Amino acid sequence: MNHLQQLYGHSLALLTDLYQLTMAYGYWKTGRQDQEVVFSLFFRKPPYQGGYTVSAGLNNALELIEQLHFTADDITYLASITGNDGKPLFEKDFLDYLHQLRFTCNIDAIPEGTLVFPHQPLLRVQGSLIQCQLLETALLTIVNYQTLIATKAARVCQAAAGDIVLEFGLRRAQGIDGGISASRAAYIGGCVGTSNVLAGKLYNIPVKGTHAHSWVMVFPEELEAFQTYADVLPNNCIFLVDTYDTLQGVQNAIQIGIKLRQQGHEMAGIRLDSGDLLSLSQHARRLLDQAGFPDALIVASNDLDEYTIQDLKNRGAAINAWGVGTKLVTSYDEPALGGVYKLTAIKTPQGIWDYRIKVSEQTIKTTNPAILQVRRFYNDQGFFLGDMLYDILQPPTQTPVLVNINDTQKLLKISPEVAYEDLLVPVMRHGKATITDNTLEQIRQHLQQQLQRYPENFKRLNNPDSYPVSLEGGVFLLKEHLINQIKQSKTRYQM
Ligand SMILES: Nc1ncnc2c1ncn2[C@@H]1O[C@H](COP(=O)(O)OP(=O)(O)OP(=O)(O)O)[C@@H](O)[C@H]1O
Ligand SMILES: O=P(O)(O)OC[C@H]1O[C@H](OP(=O)(O)OP(=O)(O)O)[C@H](O)[C@@H]1O
Ligand SMILES: O=C(O)c1cccnc1
Repeated sequence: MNHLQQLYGHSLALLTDLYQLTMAYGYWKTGRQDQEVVFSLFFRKPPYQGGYTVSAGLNNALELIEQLHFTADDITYLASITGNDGKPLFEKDFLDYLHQLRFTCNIDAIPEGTLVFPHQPLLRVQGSLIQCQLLETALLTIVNYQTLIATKAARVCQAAAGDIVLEFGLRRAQGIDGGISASRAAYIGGCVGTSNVLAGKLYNIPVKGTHAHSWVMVFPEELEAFQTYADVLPNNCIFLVDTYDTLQGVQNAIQIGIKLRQQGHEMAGIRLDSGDLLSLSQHARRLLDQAGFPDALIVASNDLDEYTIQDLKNRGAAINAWGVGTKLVTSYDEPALGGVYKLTAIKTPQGIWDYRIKVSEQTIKTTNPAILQVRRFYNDQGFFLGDMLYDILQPPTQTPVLVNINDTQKLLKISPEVAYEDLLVPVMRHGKATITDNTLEQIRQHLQQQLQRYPENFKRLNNPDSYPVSLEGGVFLLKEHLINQIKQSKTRYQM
């Protein structure tokens, strides 16, 4: 059972938009439900104007699909929905059909923890029209949010440059699942632990923490608060020192640290949660070092994000661990990833794939047709060179011509000796997940390996260079052809 089902004890088949069900009814009613189709899930713009995006959420999505079915209770609810004439929207035979429905799609996808870029299919779902359509909303809600938060976490960890980053966001998250999914995604992105105990249990994420201001405020004196905490939890002492006077707080922590040491324990550190974190951390470090606590951690928190952390580190802050909450789990500066799910191919009754595009006045919104795979090219040192989208039914030649997606004047010819890898792999067959090597630990490691192979000029947090993503020449021509066909039929209609 996935974590949402565990939390709500409820089928998730209705975790969708009504229009998916009305379209599904339409497909069924007109005999189209079993037509074979391909949908692609992709986004058009990287979050934070950043140079990379980290894919996340796939395994939760697969768990959801494996369990997906409409329970008797769901069907009773659907039977109660009425149209604008007050009559039921769905007929009984359709609801019986939904009750029997089991999901048998095939999915190829880019594994979690991979660096991904605009226009690339993160998931390619192939199966009957009705099933593929019914999956849209749930897939987007899971993948969009976790991809956004994993990306934010990777940026925060990049700024922290090897320091410990802890995710403290649950209390400020957008609701219960916002908090739990964020902890999972933040762990994928590189955080070493979370304060969220339920996420720790569900996903086996290390749980970590200090104490709150309330602990200090309960006692008449800060020293007594620290002493009592040390008596109760001598192996978990990170003292929050800023309730009254931060530097006095550090002195109090040191006093208790000395006593703890006499009893055979070691104070783990202190936490700063307000004031000028630069000067306070430097001052605190001097006091701790002089008192014989060079290994005591200085943890900082207080509305941190990648920019504040980078700034503090550049200016020499003596902070070794960063507690990051609100701005991470709410993705404060960019609250949503605009991932979409579009039909790219439909099989004719003759068994031939008919490729489809959605055109738009905004060129960037015109979709890419075909059954797409992403090929990533590497240079001799194993660094990413660029990515190419190609049609799996028209595989590229040995020397493919690439057309840059953002600038179609930019052509590139790839020679046969360039190393490459195809990113989408089979992750579900006939409704059963087939992906292996996908524990959260493996996903985290995969991301770190990806980041090591991703050149610095694309990776920097501010104004990164744009990583080249291209269409294989054949897909580019197909797209032009389909756009022209649509333009011509529009002109005919206007005449
Ligand atoms: N030296 C520094 N350089 C850059 N940013 C800092 C520095 N010191 C603190 N900050 C950040 O500046 C912001 C300070 O916020 P704010 O003024 O609300 O906090 P405060 O007054 O210190 O504490 P409180 O949260 O109790 O109000 C926080 O986001 C903090 O992380
Ligand atoms: O600032 P964030 O990045 O969101 O990190 C989480 C915040 O939550 C806590 O504050 P809160 O005032 O809620 O409780 P406290 O008494 O423990 O400080 C903690 O002290 C951090 O400041
Ligand atoms: O353990 C902590 O220090 C903590 C936990 C949640 C939020 N802020 C801080």
